Amino acid sequence: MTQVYDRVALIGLGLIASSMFWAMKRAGAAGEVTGFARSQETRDTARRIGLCDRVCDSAIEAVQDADLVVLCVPVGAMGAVAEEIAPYLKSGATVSDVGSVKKSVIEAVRPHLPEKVDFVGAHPMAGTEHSGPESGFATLFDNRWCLIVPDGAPEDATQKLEHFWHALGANCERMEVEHHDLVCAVVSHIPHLIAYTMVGVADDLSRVSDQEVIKYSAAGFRDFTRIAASDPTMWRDVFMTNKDATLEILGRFTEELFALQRAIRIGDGDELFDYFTRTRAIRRGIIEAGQDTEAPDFGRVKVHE
Ligand SMILES: NC(=O)c1ccc[n+]([C@@H]2O[C@H](COP(=O)([O-])OP(=O)(O)OC[C@H]3O[C@@H](n4cnc5c(N)ncnc54)[C@H](O)[C@@H]3O)[C@@H](O)[C@H]2O)c1
Ligand SMILES: O=C(O)C(=O)C[C@]1(C(=O)O)C=C[C@@H](O)C=C1
Repeated sequence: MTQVYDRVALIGLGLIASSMFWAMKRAGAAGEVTGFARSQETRDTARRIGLCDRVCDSAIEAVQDADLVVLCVPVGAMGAVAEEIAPYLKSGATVSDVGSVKKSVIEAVRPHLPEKVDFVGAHPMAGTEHSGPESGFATLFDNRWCLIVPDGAPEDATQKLEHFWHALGANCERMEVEHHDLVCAVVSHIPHLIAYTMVGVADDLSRVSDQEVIKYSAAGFRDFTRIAASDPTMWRDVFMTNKDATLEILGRFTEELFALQRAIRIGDGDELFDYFTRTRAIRRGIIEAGQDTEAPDFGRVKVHE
């Protein structure tokens, strides 16, 4: 048992918060865990399934005396939650988050926090297409990366948060804010947009019926539909708040797509073969690095000229 914080407060009780709670219980990482969710229905569900030691009826009540407060709401809601809880935070507390985007969260949260409260951003690179309090499980973060974005936060608060995520099963890697948002645009945000688009195309195509799509979809398309079933609020907020990086990567993606489209049109099989050979090497590299269920090595991800 590794108790890292005496009291932890989780704000927003969905997939990530519930997984954190079960992982905290497994590791004994926190003394008491309080929780708050906006809707009465979610709070009732949390109470029924024993999610959190104490489910509170307000965020203000949940954060009182907490040593660590983790914002587990969609990225577009982080600023308003921070503003609401700020006056009630314990002096010396750490506020963190699990948002998929960092620059906008830091800009939205930090201005509200009192001087004696540190903000250390975190982003577990683990999830599923499910959401809500009943979707979490203790092993979600095992051997997955948790990206830590201190952005000037004190070293002791940062190390303590890393220790906490280690106890929850994750491996930590520190990252600069803007690099984080670019890397996530490459490995997570644009892949989701592509999946949403492909499933939308299949849905729109009147010459192929929905029944046929469901009946004949094999592994590739099934993976797209899994990803495209992810929470619409969460993903709307990701694209609304990581505009620059996602537009940059989307621009690169459409350039490459047009090049492949041209190769198909002019019958340039060599171009396609070479391209597919290069991309296969990336997949093999991930497997050789023992990371077939994890994200690629973030240090190596960069946008080529
Ligand atoms: N789902 C993933 O794969 C994944 C992975 C890593 C990080 N994240 C990030 O984690 C955060 C939470 O995602 P999730 O998958 O747990 O979502 P979720 O939809 O399962 O849960 C979000 C919870 O926040 C609550 N909520 C929404 N607005 C709120 C508000 N203003 N005040 C209080 N509660 C509010 C919702 O009712 C819900 O209970 C998001 O910022 C997301 O970007 C998600
Ligand atoms: O595994 C999945 O279903 C996920 O979408 C998880 C995933 C990802 O893209 O890898 C989604 C969003 C996050 O911010 C981090 C992880």
